[in-house]
Amino acid sequence: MSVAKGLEGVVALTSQISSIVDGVLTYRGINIDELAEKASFEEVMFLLWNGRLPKQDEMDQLKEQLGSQAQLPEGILKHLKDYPRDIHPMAALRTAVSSLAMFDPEADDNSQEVNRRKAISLVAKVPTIVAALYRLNKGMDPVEPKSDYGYAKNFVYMLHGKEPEETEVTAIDKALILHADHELNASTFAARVSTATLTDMYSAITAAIGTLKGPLHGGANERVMLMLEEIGSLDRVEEVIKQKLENKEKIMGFGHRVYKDGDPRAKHLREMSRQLAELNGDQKWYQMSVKINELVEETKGLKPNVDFYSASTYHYLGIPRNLFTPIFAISRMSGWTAHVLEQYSDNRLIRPRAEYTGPVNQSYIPVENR
Ligand SMILES: CC(=O)SCCNC(=O)CCNC(=O)[C@H](O)C(C)(C)COP(=O)(O)OP(=O)(O)OC[C@H]1O[C@@H](n2cnc3c(N)ncnc32)[C@H](O)[C@@H]1OP(=O)(O)O
Ligand SMILES: O=C([O-])CC(=O)C(=O)O
Repeated sequence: MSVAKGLEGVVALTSQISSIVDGVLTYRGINIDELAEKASFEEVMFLLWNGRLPKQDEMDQLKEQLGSQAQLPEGILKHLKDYPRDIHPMAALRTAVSSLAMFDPEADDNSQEVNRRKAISLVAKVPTIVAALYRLNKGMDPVEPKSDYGYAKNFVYMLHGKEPEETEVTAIDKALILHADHELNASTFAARVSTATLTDMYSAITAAIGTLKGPLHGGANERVMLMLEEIGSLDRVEEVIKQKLENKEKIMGFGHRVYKDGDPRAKHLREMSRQLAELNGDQKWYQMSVKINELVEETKGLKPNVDFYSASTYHYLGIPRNLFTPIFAISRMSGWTAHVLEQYSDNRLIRPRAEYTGPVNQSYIPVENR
């Protein structure tokens, strides 16, 4: 047996959802550069689930379903209120999504029809959960979703409890599009491994959320902001980054298993960060990010991934650091659920092998002789 550590280069399954070929990312064959400029996140979720863009009546129906299903069951709201206030929102989100299964009488029905309903319900509810957790942790009451607001607008509204600015909504919508799916990333793989046992969608999504939380994956965006805050000013960037590299520390938001010539999503987030810096009259976080980018690229040849400029972008939007990864989860819920549906539609148990490297020919020793 030969081992590809971290499954590098291993093609584990076929998928028709998203592809990365020669550094170009597409959702259902459409370049994300085009989707980021022209589409709405609702169109993208329909595209991921159905393999084509929605017609106007399908869009209207999806928006209506998202609006009407954004409300949380009373029991979930009660759970959220009972969680300890100092736990990370990703831990709380993982637990809340797992709990949703207990409020769905069809949780274990794995038919395509019911799973499609669950996918819409999960995507509709996750922003309500994240916004409620944020407000409860700040000692404020959760804000009810508005059924006539678009998806991104509703999220921003539920976070701050006031009519959002158009720029905030546009920026969040674009960030959601850019994070929606990414071939066989670690959290999507976790969801598919889980699904392949024919367990329920809630179990698969719970596994995915727990996997996204890690700092080598979605959790990196929060660590990027932490690093920016630690550095604190433009004139300290060089000293701190050089020191980190000398200590062989990883610089969060750089490198990628698949992209070696750069992540195509990063340029969009960099431009969003630049525009928001200008709009806010506060260049500090953008300029620090650009300087880090130049240094890491020059010294290590590493390019920023999707997590790097999303940190300063979200910061300029007034979003606290510990919500960065939950926002990633809100977006990726569309991709995860699409992959769960695809896995069920042509399933085989995912069960690779391990090469055993432990001791052999050992005997049992009675406890008194050990
Ligand atoms: C949404 C996402 O999940 S995007 C990724 C988010 N994660 C991060 O930003 C965390 C920082 N980046 C990393 O840890 C890695 O680049 C990963 C996890 C993304 C990819 O990991 P792998 O493909 O396993 O690459 P690996 O960690 O083996 O790195 C290869 C070499 O580049 C170096 N390297 C990779 N990323 C970085 C980094 N961010 N900073 C410094 N050095 C790095 C490694 O130290 C290693 O060097 P070596 O060969 O001298 O030991
Ligand atoms: O694909 C990966 O390994 C990680 C990533 O960029 C993502 O999930 O968006």
